Amino acid sequence: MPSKKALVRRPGPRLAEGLVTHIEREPVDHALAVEQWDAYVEALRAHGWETLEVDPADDCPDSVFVEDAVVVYRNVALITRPGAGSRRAETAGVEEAVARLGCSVNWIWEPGTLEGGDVLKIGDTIYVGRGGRTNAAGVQQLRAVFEPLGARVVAVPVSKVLHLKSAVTALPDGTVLGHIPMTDVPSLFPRFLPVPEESGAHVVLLGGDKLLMAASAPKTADLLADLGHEPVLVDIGEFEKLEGCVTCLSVRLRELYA
Ligand SMILES: NC(=O)NCCC[C@H](N)C(=O)O
Repeated sequence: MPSKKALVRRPGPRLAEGLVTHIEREPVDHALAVEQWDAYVEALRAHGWETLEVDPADDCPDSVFVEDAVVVYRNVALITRPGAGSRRAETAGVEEAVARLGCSVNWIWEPGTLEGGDVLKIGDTIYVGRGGRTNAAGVQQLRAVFEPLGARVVAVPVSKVLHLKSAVTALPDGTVLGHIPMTDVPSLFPRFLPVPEESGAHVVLLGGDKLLMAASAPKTADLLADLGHEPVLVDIGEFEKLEGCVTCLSVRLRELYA
């Protein structure tokens, strides 16, 4: 049976020092962030996900954004080499966690850089954002690891947001959701649904019709509910101040057979 395991990583004490690139820095309320993280993890659990905590990386302010440290396709994990130097030390703990789960492990090597937020998987198509954190060598290395396994890797320019998945994610039927002002080339996606809010472009597929979404995207939640989906809203406001989205707070492992 396909797995429903999700890696998460508890926010560290230096969370408020996390990087901001495309937005103004705002103070982060650490206690509230921890409450929001607990509720996010609970929402995953309530929908049948077994959550596994990666060991903390307390010196790394952005370690809670665990998705950026690894890309998993089938049983193969690709440990990233974040484009942000301050995030490189995050990967060791994530590597241990995926190895413990029985994944075979590959790595992005210098001069490559790649962050998991730049990788959107839709079936066997893997879109990879070439932007501020992922370079051409990172794209080539991702292709070299996953194409022999049957994936088709499609590189997409990203200039307006931090990562590809800050601009677009996908519904269970493969339709890509995006906020047009943040999406460089919407026509690269075969089925594209524009959404009215930037954070409305971020959905985590919980299973069935359920979509985990940020509470900051109520109009998009209404639009998707009207199309027969079931949005489950969580407030991740403290993480949004650090350019985080619902997608980046976990790594969902759907294709591990264990
Ligand atoms: N995949 C993601 O959307 N990650 C968010 C990372 C936010 C963090 N403050 C960063 O700039 O790296």
